[in-house]
Amino acid sequence: MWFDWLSRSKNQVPAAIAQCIADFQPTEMPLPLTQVVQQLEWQDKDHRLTLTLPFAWQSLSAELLPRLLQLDPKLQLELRYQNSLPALFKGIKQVILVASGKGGVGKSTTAVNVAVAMAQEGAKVGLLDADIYGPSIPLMLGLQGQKAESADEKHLLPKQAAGLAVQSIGFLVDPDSATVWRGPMASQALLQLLNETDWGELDYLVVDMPPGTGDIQLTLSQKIPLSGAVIVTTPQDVALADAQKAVAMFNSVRVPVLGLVENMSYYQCKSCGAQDDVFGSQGGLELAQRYQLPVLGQLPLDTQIRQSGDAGVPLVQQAGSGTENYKQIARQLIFALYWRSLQQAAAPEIIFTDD
Ligand SMILES: Nc1ncnc2c1ncn2[C@@H]1O[C@H](COP(=O)(O)OP(=O)(O)OP(=O)(O)O)[C@@H](O)[C@H]1O
Repeated sequence: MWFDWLSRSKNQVPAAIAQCIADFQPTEMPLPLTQVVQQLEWQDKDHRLTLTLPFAWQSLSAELLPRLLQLDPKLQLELRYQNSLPALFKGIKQVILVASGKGGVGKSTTAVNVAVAMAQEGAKVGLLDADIYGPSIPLMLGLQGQKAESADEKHLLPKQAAGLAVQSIGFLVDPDSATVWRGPMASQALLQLLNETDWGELDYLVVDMPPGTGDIQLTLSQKIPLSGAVIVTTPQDVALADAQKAVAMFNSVRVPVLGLVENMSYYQCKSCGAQDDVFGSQGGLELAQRYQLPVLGQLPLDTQIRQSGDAGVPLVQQAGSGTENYKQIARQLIFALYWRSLQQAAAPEIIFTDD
């Protein structure tokens, strides 16, 4: 392993620095760094260390650089990424659904903030608002009232906001008329929106799904090439029962559930710090345990989260302690998607013959 690791190094990396990287286990990442880094490059002249990674992961610098600076105070760390995964369709490499069994649990809020946090890691990220019965992404990204545009009368241009390429059913139809669409019509409109948007090259497309487990969810899960789904729930029993249905639905159509986000998990009193489990406690954890799913995060019931959504500036773009939760969820998702892509690459190919 050690020899394999050094063979990826261009120019001789000083031994102490190579050892420090080899010993380093980043938080949240299930693999050691030596199994992730594709190439190391060392430039003696300006003490520059360049690591090439298979996915965007700029926040690694905050964890790794302080250790390296102890060995060489002049060291400069550069992180590059080279995502060599093939595109799933068009120029999009990974498609992730954000779903919930029940409405109003904070699915869109989670989708927006996690997508922005992924873009902050340096990835190219798109966000598709497929929540046909209540498209809220335009409001949450300050794009309310904007209409769909096309450069060639054939393809739709995504809007750019918060570092994301954004498309929403809300740019095409009056939100009031969308609510009366029936299942097949709604599914068709969403597939068209996905296919006819000129997304460009994307590492990740995050899809904010409509709530529930009906026709639309089933059709989209079957017709979009998917990398996985994230289920958002609140901890009370009614929401959990619906979240369980969503997990079962994705299992039945063989869409991997990448994890669960428990939203509005607790309320923390600003003056005394006491924690109140407004909607019950541990429900999301128990559901995750039952289905052996990771809990990607537990988010508090927080006025700032609601205010930032209403103001059209996602919380992760603002400074403050609340943003770290979303950043952690984004990193765990990026790692889980990479891990799955490794497993898929290693899985034996099954070839059917006529014999
Ligand atoms: N953790 C939170 N703390 C406080 N408010 C929140 C939190 N998460 C979401 N909200 C607020 O709750 C409301 C519903 O959130 P959101 O629209 O994200 O839910 P949803 O599950 O996507 O709903 P829908 O079923 O309409 O698609 C919004 O006003 C949002 O700002």
